[in-house]
Amino acid sequence: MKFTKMHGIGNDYVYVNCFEESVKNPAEVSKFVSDRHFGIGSDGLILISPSATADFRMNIYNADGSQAEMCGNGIRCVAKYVYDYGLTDKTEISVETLAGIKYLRLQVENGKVASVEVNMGAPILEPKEIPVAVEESPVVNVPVEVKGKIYHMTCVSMGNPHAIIFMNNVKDLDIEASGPYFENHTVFPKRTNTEFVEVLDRNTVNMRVWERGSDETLACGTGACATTVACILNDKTENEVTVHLLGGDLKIRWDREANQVYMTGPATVVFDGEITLPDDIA
Ligand SMILES: N[C@@H](CCC[C@H](N)C(=O)O)C(=O)O
Repeated sequence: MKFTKMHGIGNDYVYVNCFEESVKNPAEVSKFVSDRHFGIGSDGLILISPSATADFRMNIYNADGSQAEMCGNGIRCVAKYVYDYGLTDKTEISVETLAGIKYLRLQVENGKVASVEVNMGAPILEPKEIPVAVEESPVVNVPVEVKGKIYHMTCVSMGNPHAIIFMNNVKDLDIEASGPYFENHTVFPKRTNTEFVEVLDRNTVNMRVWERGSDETLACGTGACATTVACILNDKTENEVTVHLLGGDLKIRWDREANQVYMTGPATVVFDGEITLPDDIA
């Protein structure tokens, strides 16, 4: 299987061009390639395919093989892939995802995509649609008990579920001690991604993320968007926020009038490769 390893501020995936390759068992292939000791090493697998309704289609699988609806860092890398590898010469493209069609603007420097602005669509705040099993709607600053401790969560879906927890210092957070318990809490019927957020000022936050299906990652694009929406709903920031993540920065803007969230950030190719898959998953 030919592949390209790419990352968006350290959130790394193995990308497969399904115009040329076919991946019969993506869940198992994702688990295999994501392994950082016995595989290629990644936060998951992303397939780029033809679409009947948009320019391209993207399917994302987490490192544990589960399929997610959407990936913010991944979709910027898809844009870079299709432009830099000659699948399109357009600088405005649409990409079909399980969270709907997303519209992207590519910023090209010296013939290659340097950064991408993505219209991530409208945030979903209805608890049943996120989904989160609480009565309050929207789910803003709602108490939840995790491992005997009460946290206050704000829940937002960007097509995939996010729970945002505000705290004073994310650098020293022992994320492994609470992340898996949020992820698998019974209040989240489809599990959740959890963002731990420290507000620095009205336009800047620090964020760490425990991702559903991939543990702690260096960045999460949908998570940065959900975090910005949560900051605004809690009146902690203005509508434009720079989100500092372990792997770099994303610029997020919630256009309240149009109710659309925009994300801007880089996309990077690490290397191209070819791997022989074990017979039982090939
Ligand atoms: N890292 C991604 C999100 C990937 C999917 C997520 N783990 C989920 O299961 O919803 C991003 O950049 O958005």
